[in-house]
Amino acid sequence: MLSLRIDNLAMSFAGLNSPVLLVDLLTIAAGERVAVTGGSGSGKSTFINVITGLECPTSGKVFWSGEDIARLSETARDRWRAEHVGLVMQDFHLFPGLSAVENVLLPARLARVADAALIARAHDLLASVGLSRPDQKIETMSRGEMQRVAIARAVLRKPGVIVADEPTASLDVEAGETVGRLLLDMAGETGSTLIVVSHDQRLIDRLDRRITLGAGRIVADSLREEVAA
Ligand SMILES: Nc1ncnc2c1ncn2[C@@H]1O[C@H](COP(=O)(O)OP(=O)(O)OP(=O)(O)O)[C@@H](O)[C@H]1O
Repeated sequence: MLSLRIDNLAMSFAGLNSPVLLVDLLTIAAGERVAVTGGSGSGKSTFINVITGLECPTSGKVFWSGEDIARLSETARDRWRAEHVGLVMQDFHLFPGLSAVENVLLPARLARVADAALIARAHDLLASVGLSRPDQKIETMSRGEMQRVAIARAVLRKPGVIVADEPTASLDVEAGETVGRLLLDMAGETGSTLIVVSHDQRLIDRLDRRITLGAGRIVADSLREEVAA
């Protein structure tokens, strides 16, 4: 379980007058379940990219349980992410031609950590997300089933944090409901901190805290409102 602390963070791009993300201070406790919302262009994807180390901020610090990932080299950040972050994206990022279980195991195989115990866990996880055919080719699965495979893959190595970017956006209501419930169940099972970018009110309502971005700034934080109340 990992905690997050962001200090004096700015993300700028050449040709733009002001940073697309500017966060003076943000803390997320280990095990907290947080929704990140905001309009189009408010900085949600940039926020996800920076906290997962997919992008390096222009300035500032991103501490995960005390370790500033912004100071790591790109290779070290990639290694850190593979070990500590379970990513669930809107468009799944699964590999056609591979089966469900091969997709779940692929990152672990690339990291050379897929031992017998992890292979057994991959099968158990697919069963627990309600998929009974681990050898089914990914391209033959429904979108809801694909997202369930992506969740199993994200939690395989019991990551300190699960980060999901619009995980229910391309699903119908019923599949979205299932995926939302599974994300919460799995985060509970692995004891992971959970950060979910979403517009899905049903999913947002199930989380502990809501952070709203506007023009790259935090414009509302339900935790601060509670503290202020
Ligand atoms: N590489 C880049 N170069 C220049 N501008 C960028 C770059 N990446 C993002 N931006 C700008 O930063 C702002 C925030 O983008 P971001 O993708 O984080 O928003 P978002 O909230 O995820 O939007 P959406 O919900 O539409 O996906 C936008 O104005 C975008 O144009």
